[in-house]
Amino acid sequence: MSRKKTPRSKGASAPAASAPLAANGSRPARPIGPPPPARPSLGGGDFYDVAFKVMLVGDSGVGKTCLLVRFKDGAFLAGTFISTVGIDFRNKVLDVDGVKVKLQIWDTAGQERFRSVTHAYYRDAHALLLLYDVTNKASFDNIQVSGFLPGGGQRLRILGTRLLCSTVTPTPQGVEAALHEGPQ
Ligand SMILES: Nc1nc2c(ncn2[C@@H]2O[C@H](COP(=O)(O)OP(=O)(O)OP(=O)(O)O)[C@@H](O)[C@H]2O)c(=O)[nH]1
Repeated sequence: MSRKKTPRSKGASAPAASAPLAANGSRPARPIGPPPPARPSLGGGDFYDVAFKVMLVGDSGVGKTCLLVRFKDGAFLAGTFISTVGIDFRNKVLDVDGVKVKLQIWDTAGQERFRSVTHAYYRDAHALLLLYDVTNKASFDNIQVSGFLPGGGQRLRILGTRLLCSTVTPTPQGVEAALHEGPQ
């Protein structure tokens, strides 16, 4: 298990009140125009303008670690399945319309015995990606959307993995219906 400190002053949510006071005591007006030059993080050496914390959640074996490694490094972890112990994260900086967006993506262990540990990390997340394996109905049934809404206002997205292993390709409408009725 590893946890590193997020440099709060680098994030999008840095409060305006932290801006330095001018000589007359007033706060400087917010500059208008293109975003300021990217700022370095204290930890990872990445440069970014805004930062978001994203959690990958789902049953053990649905493919959370594979999705993260694929997104971060472009590689697929085939072969031996090594279950995540506790929680870990990786950073990736994307260029979105000229703005450097840093995603801090947390890979949680899907095994039940780590549930209490991983839940503690949800609170300050901006988004939760709830993964299920389209070839494993139980992994869908185990998604507990209501359990992730403690009033934190996080974005929730449900993602199906192993689409190429399925004989049925889920459609957005199908997923919507399944959310109410459960997958067929
Ligand atoms: N065919 C196929 N196999 C996949 C896919 N995604 C993951 N796998 C395999 O499924 C197994 C589990 O993947 P992981 O990414 O480690 O699963 P996880 O959700 O992180 O599991 P925990 O760490 O226990 O929570 C590995 O053997 C992967 O190679 C996929 O999209 N297609």
